[in-house]
Amino acid sequence: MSTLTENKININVNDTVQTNESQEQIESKSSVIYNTQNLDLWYTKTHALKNINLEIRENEVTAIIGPSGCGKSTYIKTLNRMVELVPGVSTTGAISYKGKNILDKSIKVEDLRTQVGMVFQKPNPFPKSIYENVAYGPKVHGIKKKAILDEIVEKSLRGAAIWDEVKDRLNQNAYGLSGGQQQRICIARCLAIEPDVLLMDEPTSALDPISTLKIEELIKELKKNYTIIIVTHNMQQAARISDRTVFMLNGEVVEFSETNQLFSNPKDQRTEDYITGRFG
Ligand SMILES: Nc1ncnc2c1ncn2[C@@H]1O[C@H](COP(=O)(O)OP(=O)(O)OP(=O)(O)O)[C@@H](O)[C@H]1O
Repeated sequence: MSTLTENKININVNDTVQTNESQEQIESKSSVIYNTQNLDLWYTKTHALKNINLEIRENEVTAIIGPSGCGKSTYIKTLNRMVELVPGVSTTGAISYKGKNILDKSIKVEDLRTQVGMVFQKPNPFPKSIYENVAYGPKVHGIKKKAILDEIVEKSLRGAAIWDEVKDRLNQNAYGLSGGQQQRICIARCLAIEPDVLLMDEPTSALDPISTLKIEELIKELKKNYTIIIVTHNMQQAARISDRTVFMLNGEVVEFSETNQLFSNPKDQRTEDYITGRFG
């Protein structure tokens, strides 16, 4: 196995999450929130996910990396059942979330999505004011009192590290903000419904480096209170912000390890080839 210093893509393992705790200490502290077992998914005839088995832990950042078309977005969209919106999708296997199989049709998708928020590649605020964007979810859930909504809006905007930038213009249209600010408004919109999990599908790929850095800092802060699963094409980003990394290829999980381990000492030759830029 070659060393990473020779490689085209130079991942600085010093960028990975540093901790003084041993792996066993970390594992004993955080419990499994999602347990995916023998998951297969087809888009009509395209076999997009193949026998996925993954345990995702609470209050960690889990990054999903892999080349285009390997199934990253499909997998993350199974975790809030958004993938079902595509006609012709079928699945086998199970995804247990807090002990319940969410693929079971008796699970109400609306309930699941109040616990599992999602942020997309392209910031997608509503064409409404900053305030209304964040208050929207709580209003749908029946909160009407202005004082309570005000409190939720402030708390969510603070949580998304954008309060100071927008507090004096809450009634302005969110479209008037920069892309990076819009993405943080979308994160605030998720936080307003008090989820446990944030799914992020390439949340910084449309952003400039400074906005990307702000979102990465935010993710590190948010993991104190949320479980975060992030799809990223940017391996340096996975190395910087995640605790564990999943490497996918052709619909399969090739390797799932602690991030430091995956980037410094990959177990599978295909992982090494990918992280060293030999393909993808
Ligand atoms: N709506 C869809 N209908 C049919 N096939 C789809 C659909 N979405 C994805 N696929 C197929 O499923 C496979 C996995 O796609 P997916 O978008 O999950 O990959 P990805 O790793 O997220 O790719 P990228 O990095 O390019 O976003 C691909 O073969 C893709 O063509």
